[in-house]
Amino acid sequence: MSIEITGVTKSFGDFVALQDVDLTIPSGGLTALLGPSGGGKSTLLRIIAGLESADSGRVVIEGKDATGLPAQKRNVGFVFQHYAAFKHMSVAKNVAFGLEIRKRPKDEIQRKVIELLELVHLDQFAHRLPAQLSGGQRQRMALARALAIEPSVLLLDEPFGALDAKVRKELRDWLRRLHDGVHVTTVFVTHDQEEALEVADEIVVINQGRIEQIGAPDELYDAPANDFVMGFLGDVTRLGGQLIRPHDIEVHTVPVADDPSEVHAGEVARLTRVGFEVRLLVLTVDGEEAQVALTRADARASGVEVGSRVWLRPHRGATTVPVVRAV
Ligand SMILES: Nc1ncnc2c1ncn2[C@@H]1O[C@H](COP(=O)(O)OP(=O)(O)OP(=O)(O)O)[C@@H](O)[C@H]1O
Repeated sequence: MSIEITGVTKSFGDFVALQDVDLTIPSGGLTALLGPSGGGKSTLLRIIAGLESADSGRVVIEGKDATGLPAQKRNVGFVFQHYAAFKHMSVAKNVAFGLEIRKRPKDEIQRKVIELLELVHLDQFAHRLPAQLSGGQRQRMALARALAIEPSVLLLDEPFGALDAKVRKELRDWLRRLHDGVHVTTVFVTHDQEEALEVADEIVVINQGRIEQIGAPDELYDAPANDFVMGFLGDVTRLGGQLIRPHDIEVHTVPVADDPSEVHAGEVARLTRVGFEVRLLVLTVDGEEAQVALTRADARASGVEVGSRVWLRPHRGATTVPVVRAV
């Protein structure tokens, strides 16, 4: 096991940012710390890196107790959202920096830099200055620089957060492929559920300083531990006091003879077409506002329109979770 965190608590003044966190991050995986802003993700990552110290608890990296070690002795690579490159140094020099301060032999540094720039597809930009790169290229340079020291752990704090949606998506795919190639244990912070679902092997959902659930993307999506996790991963709506996903609701235009506790009568208050989807807002007789997502073909076949009487029922096998907290 690569990173073991036990009983980590951290407060800033009287604000508790992390509360008694236990977490084991497996070797060689790509793990996402996912959660809403202010939940404690960055604080946890910084404690793993040694950039912040916990008030109590332990951090073990690759079997070695790192709790009291300074950042530079932990053998971790770190990339932030806004990467501070050395502006006056070429891309190659920036990547070489960590090796030069470690006084590695010149020929080894040169070989390593070429290898890394090839890995991040920046080999033709070796002699440019950071300012002459795009935002996405600069983050790739940051990754090459972090990987140069052969860290046992790579820590990324919203590495693509400042980039536009298209570049973000490209870099996400690219990070996944890079990781499949080098297999360095990687932990990355994101508040973007789609990013976590798409890239990570394992997701740790963090909220208000506590871990809500740990699992593979499919596990979290199909079997959320509670209403918070369900509400954070994908669209949800309420039906019969349960959280359910809008595409997991059946719409009938005649009453369905079924367990009455499962069927909710209502009226279509709004109908919106969004791309291939038709979204309905249904006001139920129980006073709920249920969002339903249908394919365009299903909506057409059912003949629903604004004002239609409808009967809603969860699809067989739909994931539902009781609403405990307001989501
Ligand atoms: N140095 C600090 N001093 C005081 N409060 C801090 C400090 N660092 C973090 N906090 C507080 O601790 C809480 C957790 O912050 P953290 O950055 O870990 O959250 P996060 O989940 O990473 O959120 P975001 O996605 O917004 O960065 C926040 O309420 C933040 O204001």
